[in-house]
Amino acid sequence: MNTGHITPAIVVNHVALHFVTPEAEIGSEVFIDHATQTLAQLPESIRSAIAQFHQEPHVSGALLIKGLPIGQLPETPPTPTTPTSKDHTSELTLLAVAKALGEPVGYKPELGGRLIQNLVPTQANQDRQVSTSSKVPLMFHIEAAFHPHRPAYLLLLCLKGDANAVTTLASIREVLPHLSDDVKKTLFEPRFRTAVDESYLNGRTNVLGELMPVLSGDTERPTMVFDADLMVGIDDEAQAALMALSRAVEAHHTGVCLETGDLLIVDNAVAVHGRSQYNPRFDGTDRWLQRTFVVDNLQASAPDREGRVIMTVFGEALESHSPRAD
Ligand SMILES: O=C(O)CCC(=O)C(=O)O
Ligand SMILES: [Fe+2]
Repeated sequence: MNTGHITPAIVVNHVALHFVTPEAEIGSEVFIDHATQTLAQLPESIRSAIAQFHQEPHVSGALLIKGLPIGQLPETPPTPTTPTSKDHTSELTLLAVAKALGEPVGYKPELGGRLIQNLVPTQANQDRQVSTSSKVPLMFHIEAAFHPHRPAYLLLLCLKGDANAVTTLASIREVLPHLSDDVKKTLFEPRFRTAVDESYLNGRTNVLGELMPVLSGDTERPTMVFDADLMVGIDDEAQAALMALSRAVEAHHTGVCLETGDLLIVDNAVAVHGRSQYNPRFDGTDRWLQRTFVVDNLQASAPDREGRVIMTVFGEALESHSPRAD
């Protein structure tokens, strides 16, 4: 999609790759070790593009790798957890690239902590702000803004595309020069709070998280934590700065219509992402992505982690001893 804005760096794989998939379970260390070795089968041009992005993210905050192996595909499942008969080529592809960037992890509330998550449109979630929606645009967000162990990278591998579904992206590198000095100054101050994504609450009550800045680090090349749906400024000035950022993101975003074999890597500290609305058919031919999250290292989340699954609980339990009217 040509919006005149900075688009992701793109590399194309032209080599026919045939991965041997291990018998091991997808999240197991045996499978992950196998994925690490599989990386060596990718052409040098692809491996060096990933290594370069890892060292210094592209100004867009995203790298698009085209032409990766995804294996044989059955019908798109009706929900992310419906078992499918697919082979494990795409999982190997995703985890191979994930291991080149850091450590793949799952989050317990996100489909039970699965390392690889199917993203498919569901009938139940058509209108909601969740990855399984379709009839509404998914607002700009970084992944898990409220989470102390939020991912460093988000990887989206397209198994089946939809010509109308555009993954939207906006980089703080492109947006920053369009913000006034006052807005920038405010965004660097801890005057913002982020609510918890619904999918993490499991019946508990939402609470706003700790005070945090939206922008951090180098004033010319900051990192960003932003969620257009879940974040609020704690005073009028902070709220106005957040709105100014939101407008700048809208005005300077680009989009990628993911196609079969495309792997989009998003640096979660540089770019926000979202998705356009589209019309699924719910007939087995719908859009199907697989997603994995990558953290820089496993040490930081150790107290909250079981294996590769980050367990942090959010929200407040509902009062169990509320007075009864009897
Ligand atoms: O469906 C997409 O293109 C993006 C979905 C999304 O925001 C996500 O998976 O985190
Ligand atoms: Fe997302």
